[in-house]
Amino acid sequence: MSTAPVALTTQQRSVVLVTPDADLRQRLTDRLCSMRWNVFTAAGGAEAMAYLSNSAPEAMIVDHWLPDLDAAEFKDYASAMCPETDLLQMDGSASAGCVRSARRNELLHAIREVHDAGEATSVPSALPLKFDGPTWLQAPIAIPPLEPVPKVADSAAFGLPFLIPQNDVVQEHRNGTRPLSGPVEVRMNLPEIVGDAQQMRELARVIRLIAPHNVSVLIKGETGTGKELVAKAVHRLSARAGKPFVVLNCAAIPEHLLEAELFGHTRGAFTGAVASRIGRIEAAHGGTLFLDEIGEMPLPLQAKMLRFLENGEIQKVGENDAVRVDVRIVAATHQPLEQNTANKLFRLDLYHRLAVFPVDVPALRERAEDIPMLAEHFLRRLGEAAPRRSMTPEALGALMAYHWPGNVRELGHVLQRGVILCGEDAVLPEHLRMRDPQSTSWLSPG
Ligand SMILES: Nc1ncnc2c1ncn2[C@@H]1O[C@H](COP(=O)(O)OP(=O)(O)OP(=O)(O)O)[C@@H](O)[C@H]1O
Repeated sequence: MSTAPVALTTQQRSVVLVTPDADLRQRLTDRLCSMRWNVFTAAGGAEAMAYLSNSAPEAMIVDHWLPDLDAAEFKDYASAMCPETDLLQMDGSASAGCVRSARRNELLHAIREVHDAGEATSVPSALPLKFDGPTWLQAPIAIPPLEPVPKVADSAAFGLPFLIPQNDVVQEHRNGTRPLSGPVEVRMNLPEIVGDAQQMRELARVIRLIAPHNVSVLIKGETGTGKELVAKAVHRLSARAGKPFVVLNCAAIPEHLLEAELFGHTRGAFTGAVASRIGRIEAAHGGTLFLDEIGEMPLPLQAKMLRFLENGEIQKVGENDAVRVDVRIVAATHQPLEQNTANKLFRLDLYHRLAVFPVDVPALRERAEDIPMLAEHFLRRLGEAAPRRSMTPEALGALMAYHWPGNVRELGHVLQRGVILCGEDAVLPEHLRMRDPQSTSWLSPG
């Protein structure tokens, strides 16, 4: 499966404001709105990237420090994603090589006014307003008073060796330019991943943080928990969003064909290879390859995969020359891969290479509080094709009481059956048929 690049039209009078400083964000937003700008605010780079994957603003104002991404790296991503967007730094200077919005002066006025209004209470800054326009902009920008820097929530819960700038970066701000103030409000939910349980909010936060980094991700979780949705979200929130998202389920392809499927093959490379074909890795060039059920990959192929991850080169089956490809690997497994490495079923070196960022997706029974929201989501979706059905509290109670071995996928199927069985009524407990995984019979709470 691949995603065609999307050409976005630049939205006039829309500006994205990216700063972790809640107070500055609010003041600048108020000013820009009063000047008839549509303002989208983001507390960090990942949140802004999510917005940019669907919209191209006329301009963007970016702080010189972001809590989740290196600001310079973020600006590179942003200009690659939205080449028609005028990129301004918070000090009023423009990023090198960016287009110039016809209304850049309006934005600079707003920055300056907010600066002036905040000056009385602020600490003078060494940060100059570099701008090749009117001289009134050649003053230092307002600096909010120094406040304790909010600590980004502990990532150790997810076992992630995050590259989150913390104390050392804070120190740099204390010594140098503008300090942080106000809470870091990174919006948590992702539209495609339904769930508001604490684990899901944490999952969404982790996805936003890791997506922009060009590293491999290993998604772990039981079947039907939404691992593919997570992989898609990582892709969508990355700078690769406009490039292909290719899926390969390692368990779905016979072992002897998997290598050719991954790396491609030349004509006549093996019986049945009537024409040369590119593999999924090459098809994902520039984008992301999602390797589902990576635990099923045979050991000899694991060695080849490792080589690709190390040197970025692939060799088609039957071909001597290697070609370079630029692909981000996101893998998923429901198996205990770490355990499998101990049993020599999975290569330890490949495991470490893939699990730069391990992400755990919780089972549905561990977050039963999300079941009403998910049920609502599925009933709404099912209602797009047929009249929408409601559900009685008793039916919802039955859903809450079940242990969901097939997780969210199973919930979707149970509701699909329920909607069919209930005819024109509301879904009742007797319409809910859960499958007993230990037998071939159906469980019905009714
Ligand atoms: N949080 C969620 N919100 C909405 N839909 C979800 C969620 N989690 C899973 N789903 C839906 O459940 C189904 C299964 O999800 P998905 O294929 O991503 O699971 P998976 O973990 O990759 O499963 P498997 O391990 O069997 O491949 C899909 O239809 C998906 O849209």
